Amino acid sequence: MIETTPKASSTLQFASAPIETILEVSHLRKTYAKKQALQDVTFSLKAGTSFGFLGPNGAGKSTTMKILTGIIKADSGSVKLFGQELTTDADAVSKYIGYVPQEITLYEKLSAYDNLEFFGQTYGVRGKELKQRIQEVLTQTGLLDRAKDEISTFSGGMKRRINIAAALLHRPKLLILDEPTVGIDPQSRNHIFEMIRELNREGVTIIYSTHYMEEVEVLCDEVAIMDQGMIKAMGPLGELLDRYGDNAIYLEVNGLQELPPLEHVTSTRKEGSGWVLETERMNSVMQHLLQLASTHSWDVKQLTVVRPSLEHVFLRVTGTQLRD
Ligand SMILES: Nc1ncnc2c1ncn2[C@@H]1O[C@H](COP(=O)(O)OP(=O)(O)OP(=O)(O)O)[C@@H](O)[C@H]1O
Repeated sequence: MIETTPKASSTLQFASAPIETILEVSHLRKTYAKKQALQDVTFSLKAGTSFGFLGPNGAGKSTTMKILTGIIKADSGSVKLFGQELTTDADAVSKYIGYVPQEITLYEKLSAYDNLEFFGQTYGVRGKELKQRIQEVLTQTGLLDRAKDEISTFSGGMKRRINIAAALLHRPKLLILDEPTVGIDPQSRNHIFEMIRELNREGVTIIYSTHYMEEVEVLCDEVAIMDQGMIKAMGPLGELLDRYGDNAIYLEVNGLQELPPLEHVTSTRKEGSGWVLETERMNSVMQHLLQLASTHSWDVKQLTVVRPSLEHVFLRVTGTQLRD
């Protein structure tokens, strides 16, 4: 769905004229040599959203993000950021974006502080302001006490946190993170989650790419499911669960070897010591099960409604499991 945006102006004004829709992506296509990475990518984002880009390896997430940040160009289609066409106003727009690429890009032989000083300058932050921002982002990442240490002495997770810090120095309005937790320790991962939540609470719009469902579930309020260079489904997490999640019942009965035939149950599978029954007619199946339990004096251990999961949604939408 494309939403209307305020008229583009040469100066971007956030305080006086809040822009509701900050990103409009229309019909992006991209082919590398013979490989079509993006077939047709269209979506829009409102300010303040925490947006999850969920898809398996090779789905086209990084390609989309690199186009949004102006690193590569699409073959066709358009990107409007903060009301400006990316192709004509890349410099004006890039000031408002922080990008954390998939690969860690830091100078191993420089200290954390010196790395941040270097990246801050490339973003146009200088002097006193830069010094202050370095202190602030190091505090946000929980690595202030390691400021003077060489990056080569940092763990993968700590390097990632510094990489994120580098993208925050110029106070971006939109932070784009490309699979920032791949291969890092749980402590750094939790720290990164907390940072992202805090930034989002402060009003920073987040685009977060991942192939971990649980990250989307805990971090994002909107999700796009991407596969084979296309967005297959998109919307608020709750809506996707309602639209594509299967309604299911979990039943566990002591001593019951086989289920009797049940009307309106579309599929049945064994799980643990019980069964998961999928149905579109939750109430009538529940009633039927309660009747059976009473008539046959079942020793029911569990009879519960199973909440639809993002995993189900992914399977329904793409026809495949999301695999590593
Ligand atoms: N520079 C390149 N040259 C050729 N093919 C590429 C290049 N970059 C990406 N591709 C291919 O384009 C497709 C989309 O890749 P992309 O990196 O955008 O996917 P992704 O969803 O980010 O996956 P990953 O999690 O592995 O990064 C893949 O088939 C990939 O092999």
